[in-house]
Amino acid sequence: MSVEVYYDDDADLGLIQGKKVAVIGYGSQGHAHALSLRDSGVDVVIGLPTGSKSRVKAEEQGLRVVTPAEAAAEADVIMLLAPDTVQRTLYAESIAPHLAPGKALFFGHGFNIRYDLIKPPAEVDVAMVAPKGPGHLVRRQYVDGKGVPCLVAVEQDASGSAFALALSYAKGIGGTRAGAIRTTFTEETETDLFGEQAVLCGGAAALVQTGFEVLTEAGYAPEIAYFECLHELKLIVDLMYEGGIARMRYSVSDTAEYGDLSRGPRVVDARVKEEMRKILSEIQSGEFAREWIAEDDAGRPNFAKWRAEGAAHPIEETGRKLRGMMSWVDRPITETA
Ligand SMILES: NC(=O)C1=CN([C@@H]2O[C@H](COP(=O)(O)OP(=O)(O)OC[C@H]3O[C@@H](n4cnc5c(N)ncnc54)[C@H](OP(=O)(O)O)[C@@H]3O)[C@@H](O)[C@H]2O)C=CC1
Ligand SMILES: CC[C@](O)(C(C)=O)C(=O)O
Ligand SMILES: [Mg+2]
Ligand SMILES: [Mg+2]
Repeated sequence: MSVEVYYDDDADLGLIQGKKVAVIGYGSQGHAHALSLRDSGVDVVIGLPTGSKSRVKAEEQGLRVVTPAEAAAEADVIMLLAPDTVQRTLYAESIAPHLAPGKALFFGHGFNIRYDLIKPPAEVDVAMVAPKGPGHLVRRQYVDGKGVPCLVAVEQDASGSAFALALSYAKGIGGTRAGAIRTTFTEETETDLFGEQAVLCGGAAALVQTGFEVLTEAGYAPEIAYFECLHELKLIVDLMYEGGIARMRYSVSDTAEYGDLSRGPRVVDARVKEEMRKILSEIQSGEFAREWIAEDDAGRPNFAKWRAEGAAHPIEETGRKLRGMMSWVDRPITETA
């Protein structure tokens, strides 16, 4: 492998067990990190604003909750798991005043460091432990004795042991059970943004919606279109997940495979690839980050409009009805733990 991968035997859990960890934020990632660290024998405190909706949940799950400033003041390791857009203000107001030599500032995604929105002082360690999966899966895997692979990176090594500490943290959330890959803040941030925009979230959602539109506009039943363009996608992705695209092609019929090989490249053609390159260059230049921060500062007008349009797409109503027939997949959108 061209990357360095670290497993449980390479990580010393004792390092993070010897520190007090403040997990700032208790959402998708925050709850998974905090509960798993606690179950790994780490002293954890949660930092949330007094009015935060997440406070009750963290307290119900047996964790001590204080304000972000109080948590930062008492902790040795401060893990920022508040939304990326909130982090720069949160850092300036509540974290920076409590940083001191010997402390470490950790991130679950490199956005704020990569785009210079947070500039920590030179005497603290700055590292990242970024699970490559949603927080609820991170927690579920940990509870099952497994783990989600994660990326580990060091931006600033003031102590000389920042990487070992980050690896120890990764072990505490189950990451080294599956494997922790060493990377940089730049590589993690740029590839994460590209993946979610062009392929995983943006690309996949647009592909599914467009396929559904083509079938229903041609007069086919929305229910049938839903099965063909959304429901079965999971079955196909599961096969890719288990054994790559080759495994999926082995498992589907020859008719499907011939259609895939001959038609797929017409859907995702040279123009789409060129657009993906453009998206990557907007990420690399910082154009996307500037646009997103400005959108957030302006109260997210486009975000709200596009989110509402997506929620009103006919595929959602069809899906709600059909999932009502499938007890095993009917999960509320906002399910958290
Ligand atoms: N979602 C994921 O699975 C992944 C996320 N990441 C990264 O992890 C980080 C966290 O993302 P995610 O878990 O999705 O976030 P969520 O939106 O799920 O949760 C954010 C949490 O932060 C809290 N919060 C909001 N404002 C503040 C504040 N000012 N101070 C302290 N806490 C605050 C929220 O509380 P409230 O309830 O009050 O809103 C909530 O508990 C981001 O850097 C993200 O890029 C990385 C990999 C995957
Ligand atoms: C794919 C989306 C993600 O990057 C993730 C779960 O890894 C995110 O930012 O939520
Ligand atoms: Mg990601
Ligand atoms: Mg992401």
